[in-house]
Amino acid sequence: MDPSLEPLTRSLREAPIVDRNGYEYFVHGVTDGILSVEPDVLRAVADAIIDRVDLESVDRLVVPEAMGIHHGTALSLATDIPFVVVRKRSYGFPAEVAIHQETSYGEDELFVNGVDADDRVVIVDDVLSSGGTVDAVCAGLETIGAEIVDVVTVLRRVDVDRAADSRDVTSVLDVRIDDGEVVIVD
Ligand SMILES: O=P(O)(O)OC[C@H]1O[C@H](OP(=O)(O)OP(=O)(O)O)[C@H](O)[C@@H]1O
Ligand SMILES: Nc1ncnc2[nH]cnc12
Repeated sequence: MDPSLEPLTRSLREAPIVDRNGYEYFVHGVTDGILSVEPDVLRAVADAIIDRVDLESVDRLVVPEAMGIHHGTALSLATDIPFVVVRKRSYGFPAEVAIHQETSYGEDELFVNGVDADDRVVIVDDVLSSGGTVDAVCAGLETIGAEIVDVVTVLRRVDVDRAADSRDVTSVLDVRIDDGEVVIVD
């Protein structure tokens, strides 16, 4: 394990777990913006993404609102690659693409703006759970005609079922919840 990820792994093991409609949901700065977002963790996450993903000739990072935003920001500052946020509100622009997001515990409408056909993009989000969010964003980007170079999430849950055709991702850490605690999977 990369020693710079130690503050992330330590704090994940201490993360409180809450119940969201029967779904075990951990609460951590990287995934929720609370209880605190630590600068050393944000930097280590951005560095780990740079190690794992080929960002050469990527035009744009695409980050779903809300919890992709701080990781997209840190990565953008470290790489000078601009980013766009997939918003939960419509702006009514002619080229806007609406997508329907279903997560493990809820659903929403998302709206893609600011991505052009043939843009080479990397999607950045905090966590992969059911894969519903990533799959919806990929579908929206395919409608636009963008090239999805990679999809990266800080955490990938290995204890949640995903559809057989769900897009796999590059992750910084794989995790599961066991006996009320987050466990890091090597
Ligand atoms: O793999 P999935 O089951 O789709 O779950 C992952 C998504 O769930 C969370 O977003 P959510 O829309 O709940 O809210 P937030 O980012 O606004 O907190 C998270 O930020 C991911 O985008
Ligand atoms: N904060 C979180 N904890 C656990 N599972 C999640 N899925 C999406 N967000 C999550």
